[in-house]
Amino acid sequence: MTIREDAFVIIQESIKAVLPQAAVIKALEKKNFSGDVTVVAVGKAAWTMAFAAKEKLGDKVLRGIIVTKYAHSKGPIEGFEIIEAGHPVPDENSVIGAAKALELVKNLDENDDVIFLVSGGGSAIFEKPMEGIELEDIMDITNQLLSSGADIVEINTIRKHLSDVKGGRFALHCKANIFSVVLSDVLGDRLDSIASGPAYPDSSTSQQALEIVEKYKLKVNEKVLEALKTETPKEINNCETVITGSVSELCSAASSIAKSLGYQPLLLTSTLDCEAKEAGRFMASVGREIRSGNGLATPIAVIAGGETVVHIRGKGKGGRNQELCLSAAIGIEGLNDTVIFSVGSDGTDGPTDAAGGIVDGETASKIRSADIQPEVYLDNNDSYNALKVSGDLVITGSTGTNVNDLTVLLCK
Ligand SMILES: O=C(O)[C@H](O)CO
Repeated sequence: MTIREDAFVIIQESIKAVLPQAAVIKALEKKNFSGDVTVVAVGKAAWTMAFAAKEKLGDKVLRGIIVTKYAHSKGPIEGFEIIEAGHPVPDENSVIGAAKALELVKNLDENDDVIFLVSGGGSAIFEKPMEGIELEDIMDITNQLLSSGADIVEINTIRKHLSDVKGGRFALHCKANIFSVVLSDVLGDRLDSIASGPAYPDSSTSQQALEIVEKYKLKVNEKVLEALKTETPKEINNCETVITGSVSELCSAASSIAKSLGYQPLLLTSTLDCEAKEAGRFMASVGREIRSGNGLATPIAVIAGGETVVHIRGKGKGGRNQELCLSAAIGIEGLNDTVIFSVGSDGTDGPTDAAGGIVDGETASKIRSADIQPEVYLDNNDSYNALKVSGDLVITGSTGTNVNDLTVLLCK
């Protein structure tokens, strides 16, 4: 197999290893639901998680709702209503989805059980603005945050203070017992940040929210400022939470698959969270060291998992994984038998149809031969269009899971 073929096997098989079905079923097996249950599934992996719950509990599922991203539903599931909504910026459907979920649980009491299936993406997909706040306010501040370089904990601190279903508030609307099964796409598995913790006590404070506004010079109106000053719930008594999967599992899967393909796996980190293009430069520099013969012995797979950030300065199209790859392509230009890929496990990287990219020693020169300077495209945050020219986008479609990103350097 070629080194690129190896890379694609690692991508496919690692993502397969973190599909949430088996983990959801295992989590539900540990619970004994005496009566019927209501299922609310929210996030990019909502459909897959709901499907697993239905498979496990069958007719015990009285009713359910799935609120997921556009094009993330894989078809009807008996008893479930499915709403697809905006991501990474919420839209009208995010509000409709949350309203329907609240309607579903409204009349339940402490004798009832709700299974709440939570995955990343939920912050945008599932929304009920706080009283006095308009959806447009949330859309505007989300856009500002997404291009500011703020990390997900900071972004969600703001989101939680403006929403009536985030930061534990969904649980406050529901009087039933909530069993929450959470697929983590947040480094360190911070439960109050994953999908903005709709059913988890919030550890962020108004003070922090105001500091984030200051730090990133966000433009906010009076009403938003007022809402940010209101504290989120710090105690939730009707919810039990379990985590089913995270980026660590994605990295371990990548390690074992790389090993089975003959590479010595080296797991560098599962908490990569720096600027995407710096991560790309770093991975490229490791590749150059290995190729110089002074570094680690080959074949080797250097693995990093996490979620990088991008300070958007340009007007191009891309995502953090593609930006990492374009930067890496410049760094490994001319090297043989060296490949770097970076993909989002959910199959979407930024507002593009790509999961990420895969680059090698020829990528940068292929881009240059189309009269495009990769450095200029990188500065314009236009990694999508540069990698499209070299044929180095990775397109998987929605994968059914969401546990952050996988970056791997392969040297054969
Ligand atoms: O939805 C979100 O907030 C992010 O994906 C993190 O979970």
